[in-house]
Amino acid sequence: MPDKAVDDAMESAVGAHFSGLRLEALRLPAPSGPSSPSSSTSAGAAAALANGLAHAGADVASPSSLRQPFVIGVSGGTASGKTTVCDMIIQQLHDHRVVLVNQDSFYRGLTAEESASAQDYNFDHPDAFDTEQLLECMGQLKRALPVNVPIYDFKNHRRCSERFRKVNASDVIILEGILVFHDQRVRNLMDMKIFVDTDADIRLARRIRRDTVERGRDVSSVLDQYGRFVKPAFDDFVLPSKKYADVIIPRGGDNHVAIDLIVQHIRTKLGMHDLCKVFRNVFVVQSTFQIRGMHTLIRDRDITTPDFVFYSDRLIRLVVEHGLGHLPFTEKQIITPTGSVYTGVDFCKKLCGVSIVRSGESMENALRACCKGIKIGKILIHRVGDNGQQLIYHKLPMDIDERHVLLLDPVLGTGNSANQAIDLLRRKGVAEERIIFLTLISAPEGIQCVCTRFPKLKLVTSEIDTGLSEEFRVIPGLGEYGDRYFGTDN
Ligand SMILES: Nc1ncnc2c1ncn2[C@@H]1O[C@H](COP(=O)(O)OP(=O)(O)O)[C@@H](O)[C@H]1O
Ligand SMILES: Nc1ccn([C@@H]2O[C@H](COP(=O)(O)O)[C@@H](O)[C@H]2O)c(=O)n1
Ligand SMILES: [Mg+2]
Repeated sequence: MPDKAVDDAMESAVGAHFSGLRLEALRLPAPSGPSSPSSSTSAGAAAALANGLAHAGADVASPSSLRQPFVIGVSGGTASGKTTVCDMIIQQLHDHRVVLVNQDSFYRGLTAEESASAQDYNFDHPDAFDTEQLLECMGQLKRALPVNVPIYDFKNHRRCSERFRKVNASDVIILEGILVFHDQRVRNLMDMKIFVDTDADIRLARRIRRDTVERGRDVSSVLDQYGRFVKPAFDDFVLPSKKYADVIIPRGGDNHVAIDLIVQHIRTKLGMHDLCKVFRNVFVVQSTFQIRGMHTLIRDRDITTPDFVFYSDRLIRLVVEHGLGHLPFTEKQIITPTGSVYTGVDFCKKLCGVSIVRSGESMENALRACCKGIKIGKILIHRVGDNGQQLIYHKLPMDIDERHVLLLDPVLGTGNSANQAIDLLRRKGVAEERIIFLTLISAPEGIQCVCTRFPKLKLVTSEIDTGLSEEFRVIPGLGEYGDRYFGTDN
């Protein structure tokens, strides 16, 4: 493994795994009152982030060392289906790492005087938007900070002064609006530009319907606005910006093929965690909202012990099932009740679990639930004194050298205990490639430590965290796992 690749992956993994969770875990102050996106919330977030990152290591203290999110711009004429297409992309992706920002949110609110003659206001001219604020907001998101995006009311042409939409930093940001390709500074933020190209007659028909149904207009005012402002501005600003597009989607939301292709592309960009690209023996359980939700619960310091145990057990079972999927199999044919032959596989029989005491014992139930009658050994690593010396006690199956071993420890921090345990297994004759190390959360430092030393074992985890604090605690982490699971934390 080239050292440079490891260093790069460690740097980006420690500093830049864009999970909203990291920010949540730093317990951001709640949004406070109407303000621009750079308001107190963001300042608090910045402080919290800097504070949290300082704990995570020198490399991550500077926001500039964070990996940049992938920004997709979506433009097109009014009612071309931009918002619809973005909603479809987000629905299909079904991934919490994607957020949508609408240029509409940055419409300047009209003054009382302007409101009185709103029919004469040109909402399709670039000056109708507060582009500076949009840039500031996007800059914050690119620096992995959450923002409060204004909420715009099309009926009275004003921003809701009381309410904001909180947008968390994410791996993918979709920015949509009629003029998002107009300003070069906004364009420069984008890694991919999509233009939604829908026939003008269809757009006008949709606009009439939408504006009369949703935006409190009558047909005659829509037609008047369209002729005076919307169409001329489309010809002057929107259409000329089409040349910047990387992808043009004819027919908007009706074009399922184009949307599928874009979704595939974003999925590739979201890709794997950087550490999985470097360490081929690391496997992260595919994230879903269920998994994310369970992590949110067990990481919450206020959760009750029964709930902590319940959701931990659910997550552990997923990790165990994933780990079992890495065992070798043999083909097996059976006869079904319909008399048909079904060609399937037979489970690997020679396996055992080994828990690293004490927290690893919390994973035993899930393992037993998945593998009936499985033998489970134990390893206790006891630190003696301050000189780093460690005593190891163990109780392992006699024939462990003939088995595949599922090594259990819910939190991989520095990797020191794991390495001690794996060393012991190796001394007992277990082949490295027969060890599957199962953890709930892992620090990048621990992954590097274990996977560099034992490149042939497999490490399965459900989330990779930001890093280690100065006290070697996983950040954001979930505290003392064993104490929380066994209810001895108070
Ligand atoms: N493919 C489609 N077929 C029918 N109606 C559509 C389609 N795409 C969008 N619409 C409707 O047209 C209107 C404008 O679509 P929207 O996505 O809001 O466009 P934009 O954001 O580009 O202005 C909305 O009322 C929406 O429900
Ligand atoms: N108060 C406002 C603000 C904007 N508009 C129109 O909205 C269009 C942009 O939104 P799309 O979803 O259609 O892209 C733009 O064409 C403005 O004319 C408005 O009517 N009233
Ligand atoms: Mg829209």
